[in-house]
Amino acid sequence: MPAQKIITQWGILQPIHFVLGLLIMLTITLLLWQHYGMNLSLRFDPSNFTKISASDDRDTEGGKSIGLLTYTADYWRLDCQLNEGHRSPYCSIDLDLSNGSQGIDFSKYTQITIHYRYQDAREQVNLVMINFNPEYSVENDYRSQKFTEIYLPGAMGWSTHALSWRQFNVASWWIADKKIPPKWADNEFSNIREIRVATGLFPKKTNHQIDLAYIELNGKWISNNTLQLLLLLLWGGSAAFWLITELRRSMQALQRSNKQQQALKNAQERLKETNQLLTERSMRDPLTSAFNREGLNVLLASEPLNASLCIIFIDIDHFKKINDTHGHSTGDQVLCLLAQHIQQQIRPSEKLIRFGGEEFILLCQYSGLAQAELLAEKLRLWLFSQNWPSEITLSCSFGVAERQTGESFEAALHRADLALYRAKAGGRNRVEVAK
Ligand SMILES: Nc1nc2c(ncn2[C@@H]2O[C@H](COP(=O)(O)OP(=O)(O)OP(=O)(O)O)[C@@H](O)[C@H]2O)c(=O)[nH]1
Repeated sequence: MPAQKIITQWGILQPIHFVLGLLIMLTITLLLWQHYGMNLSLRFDPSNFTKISASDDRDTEGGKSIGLLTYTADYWRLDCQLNEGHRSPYCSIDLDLSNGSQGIDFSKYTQITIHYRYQDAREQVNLVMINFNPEYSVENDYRSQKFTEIYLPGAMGWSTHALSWRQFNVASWWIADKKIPPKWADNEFSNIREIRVATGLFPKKTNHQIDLAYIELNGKWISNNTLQLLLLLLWGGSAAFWLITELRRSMQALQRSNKQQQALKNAQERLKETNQLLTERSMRDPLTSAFNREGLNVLLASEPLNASLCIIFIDIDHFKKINDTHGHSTGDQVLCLLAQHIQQQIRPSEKLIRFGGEEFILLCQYSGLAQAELLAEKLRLWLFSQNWPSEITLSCSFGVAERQTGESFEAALHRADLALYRAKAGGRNRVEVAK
């Protein structure tokens, strides 16, 4: 595969893929490391440990047994003569682990291995962990410490036992003697001050010999449970972090999208308004603001065909003379004012259209000419009574027509125009109604 193509394919990977890959690799590495490495060990043998002694049952309860400890480079040897006297005669090898009042925390180790030799297969070796806990132990009272033990078989040759803490039991004599409540009657290895390797219960003979080569503790820096918890936290934490990041990213994207949508909506609104304004302007006469012919067409197009409609044609009398006498701009002013005066007098439903130079049309949705004629008359009087620039006396003539059923607008307009013509011919400043 060409290098370029491989690079392009890597490009589809996102940071989450790399993080996921890293987490998987970290998890596998930790699991393998914990399984094959992370070893924690502590060994007691004649080459590295000297705080060791023999003890026996003398000095307590009339004991007469005699224990003697010697050692070689490879092992410690306990020679023991068990004599009648103590209720349970014994000799032991004692490994003193205390450092001041502090012992060793054995609970971080998962396994204890003992390598020993007992010259008689019928006997048992008693391996005891002695734990100090101020909850039930008192300084200078040796037997107030917790005795947790296991009995191992004697063997003619060397034998090795690898033991877990679950195989140990708290000595029943200790619970009974010290009246220990159940909550303290469980195995405990957090502060071991002494390991004792002793002769077993019910010995069969008098002379015994126990050789102890070593005791070794093994464990892991990180226990299985701790590692599982650690991995759970690592994965859980990463997942939570990823979820929060994704959530925040989605929310930001949503906010951005909302903003863009809002901006688009605003732009659309503005465009619509501009469009409306332009349409409105294109329908209006710039001088008088009345509708123009384009506006008239739009108004008629939106009008139902058979709706009743009256047309009032309005024409200024002798407007040419006003222009000629007072100038074109005064004429413009008059046109403007005229439109304003008419707009003041009509309803919103009545529409004023500048039809040509000084000609205006008023569209009214009346049925019946009488009402339209009334309006035309009212307007005539109103306009005639207004003050005009340059003290002009201004009058208008009106032609009124009602669109008949089936009649076109143009035909009705023509009739209104004829009526207007009659008003002009009849002396101006008057209203004429189309026949
Ligand atoms: N100032 C101005 N004058 C205009 C405008 N449009 C048309 N006119 C003038 O309006 C006048 C119309 O004159 P005529 O058609 O003879 O009508 P009239 O003088 O009003 O006479 P009658 O209608 O018969 O009473 C012309 O002089 C046009 O130049 C405009 O926009 N502004």
